[in-house]
Amino acid sequence: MSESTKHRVMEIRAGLSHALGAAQMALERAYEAREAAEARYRRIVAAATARRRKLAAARDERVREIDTWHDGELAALAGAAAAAADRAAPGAAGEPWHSWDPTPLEKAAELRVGRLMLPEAPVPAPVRNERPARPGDGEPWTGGAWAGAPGEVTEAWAGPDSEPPDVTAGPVMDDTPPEVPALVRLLDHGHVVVEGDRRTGDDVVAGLLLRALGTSVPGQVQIIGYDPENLGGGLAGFAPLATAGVLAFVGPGGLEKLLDELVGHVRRINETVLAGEYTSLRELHAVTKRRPEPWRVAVLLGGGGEPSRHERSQLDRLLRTGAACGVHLVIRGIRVAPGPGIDVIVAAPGDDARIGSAGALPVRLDPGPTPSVVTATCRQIAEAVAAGPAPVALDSLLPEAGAEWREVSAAGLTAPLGDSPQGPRVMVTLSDYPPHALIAGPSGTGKTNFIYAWMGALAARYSPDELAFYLLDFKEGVSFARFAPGRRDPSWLPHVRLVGVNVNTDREFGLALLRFLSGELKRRADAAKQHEATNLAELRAEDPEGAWPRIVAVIDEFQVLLSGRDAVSGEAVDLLEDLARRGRSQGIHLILASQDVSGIEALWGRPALVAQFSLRIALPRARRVLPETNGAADSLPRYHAVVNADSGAPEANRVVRVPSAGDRDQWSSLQHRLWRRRPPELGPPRLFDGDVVPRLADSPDYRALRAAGSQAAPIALLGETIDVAARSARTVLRRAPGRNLAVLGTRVDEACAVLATAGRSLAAQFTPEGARFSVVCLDTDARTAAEALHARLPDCGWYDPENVDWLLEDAAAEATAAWPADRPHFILIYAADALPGGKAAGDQLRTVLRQGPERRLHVLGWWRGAGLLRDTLGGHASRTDAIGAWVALDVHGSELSPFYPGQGAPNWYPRPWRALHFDRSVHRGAEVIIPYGSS
Ligand SMILES: Nc1ncnc2c1ncn2[C@@H]1O[C@H](COP(=O)(O)OP(=O)(O)OP(=O)(O)O)[C@@H](O)[C@H]1O
Repeated sequence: MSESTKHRVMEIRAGLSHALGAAQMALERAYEAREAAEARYRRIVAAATARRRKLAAARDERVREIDTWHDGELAALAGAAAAAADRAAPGAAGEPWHSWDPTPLEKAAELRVGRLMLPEAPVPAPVRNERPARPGDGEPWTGGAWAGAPGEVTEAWAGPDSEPPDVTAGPVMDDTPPEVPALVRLLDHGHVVVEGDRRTGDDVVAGLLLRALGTSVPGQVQIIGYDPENLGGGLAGFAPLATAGVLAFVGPGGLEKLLDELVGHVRRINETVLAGEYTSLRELHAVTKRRPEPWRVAVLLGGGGEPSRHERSQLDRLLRTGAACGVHLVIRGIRVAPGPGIDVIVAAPGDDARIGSAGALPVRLDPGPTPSVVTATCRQIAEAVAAGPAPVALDSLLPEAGAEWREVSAAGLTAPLGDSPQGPRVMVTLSDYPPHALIAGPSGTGKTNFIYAWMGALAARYSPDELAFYLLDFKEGVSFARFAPGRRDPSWLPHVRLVGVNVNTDREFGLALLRFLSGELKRRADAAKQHEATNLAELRAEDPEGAWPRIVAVIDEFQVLLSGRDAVSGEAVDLLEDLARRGRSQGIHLILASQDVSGIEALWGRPALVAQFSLRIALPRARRVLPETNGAADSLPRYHAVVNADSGAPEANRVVRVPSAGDRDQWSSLQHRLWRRRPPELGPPRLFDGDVVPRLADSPDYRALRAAGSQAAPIALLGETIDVAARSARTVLRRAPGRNLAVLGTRVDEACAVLATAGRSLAAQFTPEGARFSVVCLDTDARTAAEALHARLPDCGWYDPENVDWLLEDAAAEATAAWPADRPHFILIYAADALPGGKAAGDQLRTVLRQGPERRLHVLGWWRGAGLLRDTLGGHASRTDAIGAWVALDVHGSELSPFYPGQGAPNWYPRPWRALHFDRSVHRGAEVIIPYGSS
């Protein structure tokens, strides 16, 4: 082999070995790389596994958190929904039947029909202090683990714009999630259509009606049933309401008429009640707090065939417009297209029912109320309705506190009397027209209350400078006494100038009031003439400084004054007629009230008098005060009145619901308020109480007596006159023939009271020595009283049957003496008819009676009969002019005619603690007086 060949072989070998070495190295490196790659792969796999585990843990934690949050959120929402439902359906609107009771509410509520079936919430999480985080809240996921340690709630609730509900409070954390009631809106909102299962639907209708009735004031929900299939059987449990007029049924053919009527109501309410001022009764109520119309709920149960076209269109009208006017429909079995304000209930047993307002949420309907609950409630409501509406408070008639006495009475007196059933207040004016009012109502219908309410409304608006009351009550009892100061309450109504109570036997007091008003009328007429004014408004304008309040004279049970056919009623009617005719323009208004004006002959015999009373007020079942053609009073509910300012013309009727003014607390708070505002110079009214015996010490005339000069003619007071002013009856014992006083009758106490009054009042006019008194007691029954008087009189001699002859002898001598009498001598004789001493004594007494007065010797004697006095004076044919004044007690008028010159017998029937006084020197006729009591 050639060297070159060898060399080449060697070169090739060396090349191969080099290549092999390189290949081995490359292989090794490849092995190394593979190992490294495998190691990396293993690391990556391990890392991925770890990350997945971590992620799964984070996810589980987050899911747990979401569950917890969802649970809390659901519970909170359910709680909030339940609370909202409670607010929307409080009391009887939402209470379950087992604990249900009627609870009238302020405003219409939503009514519960069942409960919403909310999605099942997981078992509530344990109580925690923080709010669970919402998913998506907190740190965003960065592709790695959730920020914060796994299992830890890192974030408090941070809702963007709402406060979180407190999940730890209230029912939320209760074990049982709160029940969310399913509610529908009926009253003041809309209509309810019930579809689906029939029996369940019946229960729904019964429940709805009962809840509507139970949440409103009895009578405010009226139900009209149309049940052609069962003829009312579907509403049988509600039957007790029918007796009170709260439930009515229409027959199978009556749907059209019913719908027409309801449409009529809607139209009327829109026109006259809402009258463009309000869009709905709900709004009217919200603004005025009044609900002048009831809710009318028509329950239309199908089965009468498809409604006619007319019925259908009326139905549609009501569905559209009824709710605003309180006309609501509850419909079952009649097809109705859905629309706004119509809540559809698809009735089904179990949890499958639906109500429109709950959307897709299933509803479990409540079972119906038990028949016993329905009947008991309906009975209760019927009784309450029959008993009449609850009284309205007097405050509703009054202006705001602090806004009193702002009105001016120049043109008239205007005040509200209450609300009309349609809503607006009924205002009544006394002015030139109508000037006077006639009120009638059988006993117990609220006539007196009406007068109180009217007086309260007037007194709160007009100050005592603008209005004065004169009040007279002929009823037994003291109903007007509250206006005068009493023992328990010293306040009085500042406008009241006179109160006469218990005057049923003292008709003279009524006459006195009319006479007084007549005098006032004359005074006003004279002033008007002087100022060339034709009515009060003009007089007040011409004489702004003058005191010309409008006068309102109220005479309750005035028929007592006019009923007797005697001089009192004759004069009273004359005065009334004059006052009624002329008082209108002089601001003197008469309010006459009576149980039954139909019996007052004196009134109906004088149509001109009646015509002046153009304001007529009739309480329920009042007769004759409205004309025969006007029967409005017959159907009046309790505590209502018809007010008619046009002499009873039916078109002028206004019905008013009268507030209760009888409540003493309410009245006295008004009276005290006004009393505290009274002008300081305004004193209390004169209170004449026929049941109270007056006291001489209280007599203004007695208190005014002073010891005068010895030449002044002494005045003997005798008793209180029945008069507007508390005057004392008097007789002046001048130095003139006949100036003696005789007290006639058998009643010892009253005779002694008159003599005591005369003696004490005479003594008050003299210094102790200025006059001489002699008390002669000839009747042991009168001894105590005579001794009491004797003890009170200065320089007073005491005589009895033993020594009266001395006195008479002296007195007869004194009466006939020629020397001038230096001081008066008053001889007070108790039982003068029992004078001992026979003819001689009789002659002496006669001498004293006839001649004594001219010599200032006056006899004030008590004879126990008019005939006995006649005997003293000399018998049947004798003259009686020695007795110039007398006071008759239990003596009949006819017996007094000899002492009643020229006028026949006075009209007098004895009555307890009253006397008839006549003084021939001043009186035209006799006057009734009340002896002062012994104090
Ligand atoms: N509007 C009213 N609201 C509440 N209660 C009233 C109302 N009117 C009258 N009453 C009550 O009815 C009863 C009778 O009322 P009131 O005395 O006014 O009747 P009257 O017609 O004057 O009866 P009488 O002539 O027998 O006195 C009283 O207890 C009174 O409180």
